[in-house]
Amino acid sequence: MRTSIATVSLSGSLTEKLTAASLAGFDGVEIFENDLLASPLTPEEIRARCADLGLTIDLYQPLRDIEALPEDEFARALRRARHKFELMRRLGADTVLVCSSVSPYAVDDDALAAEQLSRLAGLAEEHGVRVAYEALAWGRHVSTYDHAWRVVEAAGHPALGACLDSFHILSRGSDPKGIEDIPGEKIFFLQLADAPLLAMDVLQWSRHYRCFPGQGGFDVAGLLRHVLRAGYRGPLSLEVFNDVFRQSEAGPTAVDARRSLLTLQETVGLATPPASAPPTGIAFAELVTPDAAPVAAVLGALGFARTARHRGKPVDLWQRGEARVLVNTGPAERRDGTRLAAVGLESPDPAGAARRAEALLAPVLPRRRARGDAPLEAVAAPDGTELFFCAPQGPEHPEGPEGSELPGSPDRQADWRADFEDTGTDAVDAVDGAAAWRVDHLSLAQPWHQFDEATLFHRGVLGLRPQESVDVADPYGLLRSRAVTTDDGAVRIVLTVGAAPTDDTAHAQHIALATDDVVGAARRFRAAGGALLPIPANYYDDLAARFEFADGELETYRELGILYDRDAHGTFRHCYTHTVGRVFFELVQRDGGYRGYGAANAPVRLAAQHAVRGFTGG
Ligand SMILES: O=C(O)c1ccc(O)c(O)c1
Ligand SMILES: [Mg+2]
Repeated sequence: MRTSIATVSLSGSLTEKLTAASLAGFDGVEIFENDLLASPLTPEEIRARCADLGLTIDLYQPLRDIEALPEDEFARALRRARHKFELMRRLGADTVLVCSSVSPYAVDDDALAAEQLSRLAGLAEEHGVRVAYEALAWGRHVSTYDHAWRVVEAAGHPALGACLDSFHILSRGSDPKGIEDIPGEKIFFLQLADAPLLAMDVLQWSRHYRCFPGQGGFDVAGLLRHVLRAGYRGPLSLEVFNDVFRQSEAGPTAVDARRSLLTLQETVGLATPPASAPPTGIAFAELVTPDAAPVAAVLGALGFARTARHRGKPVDLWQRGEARVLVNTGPAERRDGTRLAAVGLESPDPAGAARRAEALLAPVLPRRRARGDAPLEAVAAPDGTELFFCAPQGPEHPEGPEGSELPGSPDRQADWRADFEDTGTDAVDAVDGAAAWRVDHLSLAQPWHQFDEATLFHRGVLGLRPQESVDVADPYGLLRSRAVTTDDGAVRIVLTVGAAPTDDTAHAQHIALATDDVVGAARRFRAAGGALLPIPANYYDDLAARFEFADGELETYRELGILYDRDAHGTFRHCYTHTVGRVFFELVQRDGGYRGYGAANAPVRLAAQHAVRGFTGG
């Protein structure tokens, strides 16, 4: 089916919006009247621009306050409409949206509304235009889709049909099943939008908080299924009023929008991007840094060993158990401070995962391998983090996947470890018997305007499942955080965002390392010269009030700065290193199937990081 986007969903001038929509691969646009009024282009020029960009103008919108009016008011409305129909002829647009009246003059009289809409449709027909009537959720007398349809049906005019908008339908709690009672050819247009589930005035909710399907809490796919069953075959069009998107660059927003629509189309069986199983583990986290020494010092104190070096590039592999950190001092990266730049995701099908990502509009990255090396598939996440799809490593695949010794074998493709040469230093797991180390989770700070986009990306492209979004108080702001995970917890990525573009805390990233002995690990880290984030005594007084501990347990936590949490499944103990550049490490111990990330402790941790020099990122 054709895809379309309302210009109101994108920022910028009309031409910027059209260009962004075209580049993202949309087939058409809804032109929002204000965008046209503010454009220096004539309607003919807009029409030509759209044609050049391969876009049809699927809808002109909106006409307002037309129906159920006293006759003199209606005559004025018709006069306005005639102007707009002439404009639409110049634009080459054949469908106009009329939203249900909010006029104080409108009367509660469906027969009058039907009669006037029928007259409007007659005038439209003379201009080759069709009228799509939409119930605004806050319409004065018509506020539900089924009511709007009754009026359209009563009018009985061939140039009058219904426009369905998922926001208005789902925000009112209407049952979308009734859509199937509308003949498909009388559904003239379909607008799709999602929204977070908020208890607020529906007009404010609609005008400020809509988001792309899959980013909010509505069952947009369920609604779409009803619309398809009704026989609708027109465009799938996104109409999203959103304060954040208004301030973001149109290009990336349009890509986010198309990805949303592709994912939605896949859900309802209208599109079949290449399928791929979710990742099965974290192969590595890669830090880029201008100076390896401070990173090496922390990793060394954490008990990591530098086990291998890249054959062609200044990249070291540090390893402890199943936790692998690459430290890259490549010249291209020298300008930035230390940051978490790439993640290796173990995938049962690396090439398939990359093809799916590409089909869902993730930028494919230039291959970074030296000549002669097998290619490694990589794409960029919305925040620029490079995601590598890697064949599983580990005890059961010591040399990479089967067949990896055959040169040029496709199975060798994603064997990233083959590019590394052993240093002769073994990982130190055996030394203290703590081989259970692995990456528990990665925390990736998102640009403040890309939070919903990032969630959708990780869900749609990688097949990770978004968990509840949590708000965390920071002394100088508010962080929002949302984990995206595999069901078994083998991959956990925590997406965080600050409240504002200037929020410093939003820039910190961290690698959380799971161990089965956090107390021992913390002690050894400290003995090796590492500094652990000190936590205020008040925190431990509160812990004592909330939980019962064995003798001396709390004192140990207090001494080491270990934080504690408990959920219905188990317990969580965690502590933090100082920060290098933008990156710090967390040591965590999950027991009994604890599912969270210690969110209850995050405000204390953030305040402590602010309070102690050297613990905040720079
Ligand atoms: O908020 C509005 O006014 C408005 C206008 C046109 C629409 O299609 C809509 O859903 C809302
Ligand atoms: Mg609408």
